[in-house]
Formats: sequence, C-alpha cells, structure tokens
Amino acid sequence: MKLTTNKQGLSGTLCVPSDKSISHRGIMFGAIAHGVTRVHNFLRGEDCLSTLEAFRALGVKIEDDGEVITIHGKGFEGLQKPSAAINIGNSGTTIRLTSGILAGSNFSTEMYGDNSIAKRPMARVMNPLNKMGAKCTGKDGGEYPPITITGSENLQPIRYEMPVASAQVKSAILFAGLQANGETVVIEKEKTRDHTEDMILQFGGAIEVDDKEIRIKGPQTLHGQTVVVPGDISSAAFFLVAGLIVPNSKITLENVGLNPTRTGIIDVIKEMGGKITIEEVGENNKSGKITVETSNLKGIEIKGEIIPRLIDELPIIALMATQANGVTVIKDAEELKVKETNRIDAVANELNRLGANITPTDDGMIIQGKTALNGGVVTSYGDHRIGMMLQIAALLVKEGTIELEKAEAIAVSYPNFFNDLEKLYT
Ligand SMILES: O=C(O)C1=C[C@@H](OP(=O)(O)O)[C@@H](O)[C@H](O)C1
Ligand SMILES: C=C(OP(=O)(O)O)C(=O)O
Repeated sequence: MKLTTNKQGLSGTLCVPSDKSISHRGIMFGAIAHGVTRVHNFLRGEDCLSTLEAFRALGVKIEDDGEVITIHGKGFEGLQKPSAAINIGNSGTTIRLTSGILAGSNFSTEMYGDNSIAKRPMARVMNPLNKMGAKCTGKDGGEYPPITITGSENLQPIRYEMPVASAQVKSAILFAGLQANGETVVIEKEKTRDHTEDMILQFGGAIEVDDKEIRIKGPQTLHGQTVVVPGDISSAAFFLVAGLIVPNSKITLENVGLNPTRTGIIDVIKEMGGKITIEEVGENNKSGKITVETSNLKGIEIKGEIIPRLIDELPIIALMATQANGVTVIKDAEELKVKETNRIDAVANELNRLGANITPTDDGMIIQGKTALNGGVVTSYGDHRIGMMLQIAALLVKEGTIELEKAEAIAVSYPNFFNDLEKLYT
C-alpha cells in the first residue's frame, strides 16, 4: 500500500489499543481458573483472537458479545483434547504460553502457525517442560513448529536458570509450575514483563518474587476474575516517537499501561532529551496519560537490563535514533533475531533503503543520527512492528512516495493503526 508521507505536524489525543500481553493472559487465566472470568477492553488483534480460538478448541466456553469476553473456566482439568491441530497464526505468545498450560494435560495437542511461526525457536520452552515430565516435540524431532505437547498428570517441580531473558518462557514454566507437585523456582537472566506473576495473584494464586528469583508451589486452584486490560505501551510507542520526530507535533496518548517492566522506552526518550510528560491516572499508578512534543534528541547507548523492558519497541526506537544528534548504539538485543522476522536485519535493510545509515551487529545496531529519509519500496516482512515503524518513517519523507509491501501484518496487534494516525493530521 501507498503510505502517507511528508507530514509537518501531528496533533491530538489518542486512546491506544489494549495491551496484547494482558489480553492473551486474560483468556488463558480465564480458561484455567474455576468460574466466570470477564475480560473488558480485550484487544481484537489477530494474535489475541488466535488465543481465544485456541482455548475454544480446547473445550472452553468463551462468549464474545462484542464488548466483554466471558470465559467459563473449569480449571486445568476442564481442558479437553482438541479435535484437530490448533492454528495459532502468527503468535509466539500463544504457542509458548499454551505449551506450559498443556504440560499438565492428559492428552496430546499439536499446534502450528504461519510461515513466521515455523521459524521461531521452541526448545526454550520445550526443554524446561520436558524436564518437568511433559513430552514436547517439534517438526521432524527438531525445535520448530508444528509442535506436539503431550502432557503429564504427574508434573515435577524444577529449579530452572533461564538461558534467555524471556517472559514467554518464564510464563510457560509458571503455568506448568501451577500444576506440578511441589515448588518450582525460576531464575531470570534479566527481569522481564511480569504480567503472569501479577495475574496469578489476581486470580487468587500464590507466588513469591524476589527480584529475578520466582517461586511457585503447585498444585494450585485459581478463581475467575474481572480483568480490565489497559492500553499497550508497545502500540503507543509508534505515536510517542512520531510526536517526538515529526516537526511541529504534540500528541497525547491516554490510558497507556505503565507497568515498570514495560516502560524502558520512556527511560530512553528521557535520556535522549525528548519532551515527555506523564500523568499517572490509573489504579495503582499502572496506567496514565503521556504527552510528547517535537524535540531535539541526542544519540545514546541502549544495553543490558533495559533491553527486555523495551524489546518490542526497538524497531521504532531505531527510527527515532536516525533523527537524533550523534550516534545511537543498541547492544544485548540478539533476541530481536528470533521475533516475527529478524528485526535487526529488517530495520537496517528497510531504513537504509530509504537513506538511513544503520549498521547491523550481532546483538543490535549502530545508528547514525540526523539522516534524511527518501521515498522507495519497503516491506514489513509480514512483521506488524516493522510495518508500523515504516509508516512513521514515511511521515518524514519530503520527496517521493513510499510503497509498503505486506502492510496487512499490522492487524496482528493494531488493527486501527492507520485510522488512529489519520486522527492526528492537522
Ligand atoms: O510474554 C509476552 O507477552 C511477550 C514477551 C516478549 O517475548 P519474549 O518472551 O520471547 O521475549 C515479547 O516480545 C512479546 O511481544 C510478548
Ligand atoms: C514478538 C511479538 O509477539 P509474539 O512473540 O507473541 O509473536 C511482538 O508482538 O512483537
């Protein structure tokens, strides 16, 4: 599709879409709890709809009246063998977290997805789940989907030092730990998003978190709850950066989730000298209103423990860095290579095609600042976050047009992205 270019000024207020991570988990916790769970503000993006359909296929009654999702959970033991292999589409979160839930089942489930999922590594979840007693195998005995999870009703607890910083792996082990006989201990490599831990408590479970060490005793019974999903800071990120780099702009984003394990991008914007104000308005200071305006930014180094707190925002942060004064270096982000596409290569290839100067490295990128962007033909590689980043890049292109291939991928996490952008044209 042809992208909007050459914008001089974006202004207005947007309510960003609901959080993808919490929407997935709302369905999952509702399915494994006993009783009724209601999820308000569920994200109707393709990934979360894949989770909804996966749990219907596992025999859970889930109603959608167009507003609220109502899940009639009957506990882990209420899950039933699906009549066919489950298609989880493009969603890494669905396949990995559901593996942990199915680890304690008394049946086998096959899960598969699209061409991108077929290349995403699964050993990271299969290894710990196999250690606990499940039997997980990938295609041709390898680690890639389709995967088959054969559960065990006699799961054993483990002490597991995670080799990667991943909330999906941690969550899969915690879901299995809820079903195991005894105490499972997970030690994180770096602290990652903690929505699963929060929701275990919200659903009446018990879990102890001491920095990177998490302890969970099984078996536990959870109880249905009401979940109100806040806005997704990972979706807000595209408009936060647009407001900072498009000349003469001022944008306010409402109801943005501000869980501290997700707010690395705010720290980066502040360190780069961006004009950003945050009014915390939600319950427990966990969501708020953020305003950004066009700013003179400076290049910085982004590495270490902050990386998992902004992992999905790195493509749009890289674009921001192309407009800053000086060089920005991103390190310790090798996980970007195993997302929907290799996001290090995708960002460097596509932005360089438009005139940026980005050197991909083994664990990140080196980004030269103050580069002018020109028109051209680019692709999202079927990756929603690359697609949205390229539309924000297009706003800076003064001459020529930009054609984006595979733009439809954006519906994975932000179906109304282009409509929301249009609301900001002055
Ligand atoms: O737990 C989650 O909801 C997610 C965890 C992250 O993945 P990893 O755990 O693979 O880092 C993130 O990239 C993904 O978009 C959502
Ligand atoms: C990596 C992502 O999601 P998932 O792992 O669920 O496919 C993402 O949304 O950027």
